[in-house]
Amino acid sequence: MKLASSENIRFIDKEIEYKHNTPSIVLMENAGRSIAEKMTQLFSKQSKICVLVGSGNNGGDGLVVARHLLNNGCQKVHVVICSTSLSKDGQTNYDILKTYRDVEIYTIKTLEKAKKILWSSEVIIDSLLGIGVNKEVTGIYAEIIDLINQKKDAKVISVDIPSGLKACGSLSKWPTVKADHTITLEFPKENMLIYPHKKVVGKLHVVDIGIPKMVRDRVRPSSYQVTANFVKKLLPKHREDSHKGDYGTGIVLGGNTNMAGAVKLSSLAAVRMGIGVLHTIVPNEIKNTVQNYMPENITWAIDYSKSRSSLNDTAKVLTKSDAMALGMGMGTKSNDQFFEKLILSYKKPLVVDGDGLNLLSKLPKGVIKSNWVLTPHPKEMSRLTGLEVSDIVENPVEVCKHYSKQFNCTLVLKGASTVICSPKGIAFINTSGNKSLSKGGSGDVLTGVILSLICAGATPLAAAISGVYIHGLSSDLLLESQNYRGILPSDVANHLPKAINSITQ
Ligand SMILES: NC(=O)C1=CN([C@@H]2O[C@H](COP(=O)(O)OP(=O)(O)OC[C@H]3O[C@@H](n4cnc5c(N)ncnc54)[C@H](OP(=O)(O)O)[C@@H]3O)[C@@H](O)[C@H]2O)[C@H](O)CC1
Ligand SMILES: [K+]
Repeated sequence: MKLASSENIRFIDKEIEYKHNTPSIVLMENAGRSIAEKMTQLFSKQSKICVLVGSGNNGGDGLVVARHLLNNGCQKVHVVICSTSLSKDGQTNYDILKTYRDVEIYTIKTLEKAKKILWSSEVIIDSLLGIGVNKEVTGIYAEIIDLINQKKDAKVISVDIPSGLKACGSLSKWPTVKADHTITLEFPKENMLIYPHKKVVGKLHVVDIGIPKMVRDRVRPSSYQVTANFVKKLLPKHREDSHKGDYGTGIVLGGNTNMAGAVKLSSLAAVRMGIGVLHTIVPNEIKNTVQNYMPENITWAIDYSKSRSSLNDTAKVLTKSDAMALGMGMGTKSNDQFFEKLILSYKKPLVVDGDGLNLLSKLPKGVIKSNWVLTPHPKEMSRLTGLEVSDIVENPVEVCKHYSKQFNCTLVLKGASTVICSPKGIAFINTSGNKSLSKGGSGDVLTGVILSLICAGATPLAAAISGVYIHGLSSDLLLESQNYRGILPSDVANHLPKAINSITQ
């Protein structure tokens, strides 16, 4: 699903106005009416309602909402105009609304009284600022927003976007409405799906405002929401008359003396996702435990400190493989040379995770190839980029877009809302998954999932998008019958076939 930026919305409005000869007030009317209709499902018509109106078209939408709430049978609506001016369409709607009977309108001159009204309201409709917020929120807006956020016993419903939140980009430090519901127009805005911004959106509703399909189709966003339907289309097809060669030969390479678990989990996930043949390459000390973990995988021993002989011993397997997942539990001691030689010589798609990313962060980024998938969490991303972790978690989408282009590869920035970016910087925001994934080992499972999908024929980008979604979905299905605390990464891996079924059947 497309996610819009402010620029995408401005594009739509211009197309409608100039190419389809539609005055802007028509869209405002459609928006206000659709929002009011949705609102009637969210509160009773007897509720004490207060609509807060700002200077732009978001405020204009609020005025249309107030009118349609009255038309729909709400008993009384209080409207507070929090600005000295209104937009052109906002002013027209103000002139219409003031002729209505059951509406009480307050202005800045009567702000103190208006605040009392707000404080006694059961429903607060926030139409102070929309996608046009372009500077720090201060003064009256900040005061009113603080008041809304202090009031815990009212239902707060934001029109289009919680006032103060930007549609895209970094987290703002200024006051922002914390909504219970956000009713957004036509497309969700990028920040609405992603933590930490997501926290202020509440339940998200998307309403239709009558944008023609041909205009919707012309919108070229720089981010998309990952949905089950989309993933279904990306998944490599499996035929009845197939054999193991159709689903590829993959390699999981990593592990260290006391870290056999990571490669076990990646291997388990790769097999559970249907990989044709799996080879696991690990240090000799853990070869037996890895071999004994699963009968389905073929295990090879190496010594990281002897890069030449290790690479020679496994050369045949490496050449035969279709893709490799590298770095899980590998450690970063005495294996720099091995790592560098391996990645320089390996030409097939590579999924780099864990210590592989830490080793990569010491190398020039020119070694990265466009068929690679990097799967960092914010700390690993910080090592790769030199950015502060806080800069990454406060602005994950922009950071991921920027560095996927710079590294020219698929980048999976893991987090509460994982972002996947193509080498061209197009973002795909994942919404599956839950806090049960906040455990050591979850990333290793994800790596195996992505590897398996590449081996079965998905592009590195398609494998990353669908892998992240299915991994999250598997944990969501487990959560239906269990508490998140006890859901293990291995449970998530073992549940992958059910997740695939729920998408494909
Ligand atoms: N296609 C659609 O989706 C439609 C959306 N609609 C609604 O319109 C708004 C966007 O309207 P816009 O007027 O562009 O923007 P805002 O309502 O957000 O307000 C911008 C005005 O507010 C001023 N501003 C910006 N930031 C601040 C701030 N921090 N403090 C105070 N004032 C601020 C800004 O003024 P400047 O002159 O200072 O730049 C603007 O006047 C969208 O969100 C929808 O709700 C349409 O109704 C239908 C089509
Ligand atoms: K708003």
